[in-house]
Amino acid sequence: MSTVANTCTEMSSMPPPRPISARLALPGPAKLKADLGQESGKPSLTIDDYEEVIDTFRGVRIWWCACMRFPISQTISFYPDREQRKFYRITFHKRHRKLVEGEYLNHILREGRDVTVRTRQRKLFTNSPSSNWYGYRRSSCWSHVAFEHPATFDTLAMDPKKKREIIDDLVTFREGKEYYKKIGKAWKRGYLLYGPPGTGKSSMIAAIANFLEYDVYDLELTAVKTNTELRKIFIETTGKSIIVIEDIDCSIDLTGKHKEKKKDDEDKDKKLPPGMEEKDENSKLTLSGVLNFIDGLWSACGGERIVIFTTNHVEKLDPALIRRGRMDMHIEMSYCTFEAFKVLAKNYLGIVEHDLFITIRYKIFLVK
Ligand SMILES: Nc1ncnc2c1ncn2[C@@H]1O[C@H](COP(=O)(O)OP(=O)(O)OP(=O)(O)O)[C@@H](O)[C@H]1O
Repeated sequence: MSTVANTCTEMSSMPPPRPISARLALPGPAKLKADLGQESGKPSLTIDDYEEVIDTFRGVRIWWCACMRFPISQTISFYPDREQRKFYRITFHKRHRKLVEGEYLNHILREGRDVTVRTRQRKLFTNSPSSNWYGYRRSSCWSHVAFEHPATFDTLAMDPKKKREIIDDLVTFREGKEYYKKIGKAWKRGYLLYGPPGTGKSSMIAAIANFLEYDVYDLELTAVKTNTELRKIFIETTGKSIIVIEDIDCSIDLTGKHKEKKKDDEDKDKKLPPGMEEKDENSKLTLSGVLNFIDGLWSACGGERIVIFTTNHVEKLDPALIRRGRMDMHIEMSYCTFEAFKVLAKNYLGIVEHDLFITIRYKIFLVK
């Protein structure tokens, strides 16, 4: 090792190296630490303090060591842990400096972020009424529980062609960072799920969340009183998330009626002193507030957001709310087809083929 350790770099803010893969080697009987990430059931392995592992990148060997530094202090602290400075020391041959400082460190940061996403416990958030936002412990407008819905695209009963289209669309979205940047649009996509009650809209949302490994923010619009509150709620969401408004037609008057309502408001605004109109608009929740929430400036903060509306009555919604570009894909969740029936038979009964399928196909689904 002494012949190789010509260059030494210390990094205090690096993520831990990737979990042990085939390319990482432990010299001698090095110790690893297995942790359950915060609120996560998935264990992750890290190197123990002062232990060493060797990584190989493009044929170059890199030694990693987890180190700790204590500040020289004359005072006695109640919180000694907070004053320790943990960092990773990496060692490599100096002729590889350019490769390590450029490509390798970027690769480690990228992989570190991916591992964090893969191993974290995903969450289901719900918004609390604004009256609860500021207690004696200043709290967020969202509270959460672990998201553990078992639905996947495999268990979702729907026309396989339609299912494929949705999956392809999600994959294109997930890999579209550069594309959205190029065209100058926020990295987000809207889906409208509509159809009769009990046809799988909530199951579809869970399947999308599980497929993309995103968190879910279940936005209860009836608990939001004003456009300003909606903005605050939205700003507190994170990237890689799905923001869901279920039964949007029941949540707020966002139907075609808003035009009459708007006219009433215009009449009312006429009576307001100059400068007060905007204030008045922000003191209630309006269709334009929701439209701003979907495609306003703040929708660009952070990346990768999906907005999903569900409704049983698509015809009641204002066309402005669901026009393409806002709700990019309109997905009808309708009554069971024969293909969807086969998925349910497989899920519930484990039956893939059966003699009765022909009769069922003919008598129930009226397909010859
Ligand atoms: N297409 C489907 N694929 C798989 N399961 C389904 C499907 N449709 C309904 N189900 C099952 O029926 C139940 C109700 O489905 P779900 O809650 O997803 O429907 P929904 O359209 O969201 O209903 P609502 O409009 O009443 O909220 C769930 O237990 C779900 O597993």
